[in-house]
Amino acid sequence: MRFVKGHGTENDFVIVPDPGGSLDLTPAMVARLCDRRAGIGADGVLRVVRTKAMGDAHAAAADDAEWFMDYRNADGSVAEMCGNGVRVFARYLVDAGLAGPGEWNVATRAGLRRVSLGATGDVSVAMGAPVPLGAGQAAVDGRTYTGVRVSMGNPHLACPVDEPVATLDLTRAPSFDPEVFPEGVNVEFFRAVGDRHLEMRVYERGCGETRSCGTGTVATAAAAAIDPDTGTIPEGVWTVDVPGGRLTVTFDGVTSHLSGPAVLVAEGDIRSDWL
Ligand SMILES: N[C@@H](CCC[C@H](N)C(=O)O)C(=O)O
Repeated sequence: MRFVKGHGTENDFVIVPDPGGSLDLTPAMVARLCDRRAGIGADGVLRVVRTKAMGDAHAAAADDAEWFMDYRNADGSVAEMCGNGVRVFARYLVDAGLAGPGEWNVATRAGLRRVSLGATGDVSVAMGAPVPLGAGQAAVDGRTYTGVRVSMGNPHLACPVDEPVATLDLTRAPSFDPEVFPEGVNVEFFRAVGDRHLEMRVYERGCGETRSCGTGTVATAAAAAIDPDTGTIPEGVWTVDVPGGRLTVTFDGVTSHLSGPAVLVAEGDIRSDWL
């Protein structure tokens, strides 16, 4: 089985081409691929499938998107969306000659996402309008943080902090009320470092701390930007620094755009007798 390894601001993925949808990718296989010592190592797996091969559940999307991003977290769990993943997915399709540079849709479990990219360089994606859902809380290291719950198709809690984010101990999972977050939650911690400029760290559902999270970056910028009087997100461009680099989020009053690097670093064969 072929694979490609890639990352977006060091949020890294094993890309598995499966155009015909014949691969039965089990949670155990995903966890083995993502194992950083015994496997290839990654925050998640991107299975590259033709949308029409995804079956009835995604048949409607096949008219609008040739390719479906089947995203899995490192622990084998399925997630609805991955913002860095969809950018790396698009870079892979262009690199492999399966799509041309330009603008086109990728189908995901959270719906269509429109990517925009050249033959090389950064990749942008229209992420949809963030959906603020009110306040929520998570606890880390005995301290409770209050933030904004935001849906980006997947669940987030974006918490403002006063201290530099580098000082937080994210070696253990934040705790949260499962009645508030029945599907689990990705928890972001952010601090303003300039005008529309944030630093952020994230503890991802199904992965642990990662060096970047695209959906989390947009959720964080939305939490910082939201007008408390109207609950709306004003137009504007935000810079978000994560441990793995820098991402740009643009709110245009209709949708949000996430832009940044998407890099392919290696490719090879996975031994079937191992997997
Ligand atoms: N790193 C991703 C998000 C991946 C999914 C997340 N862990 C979840 O379970 O919702 C991104 O770049 O958005």
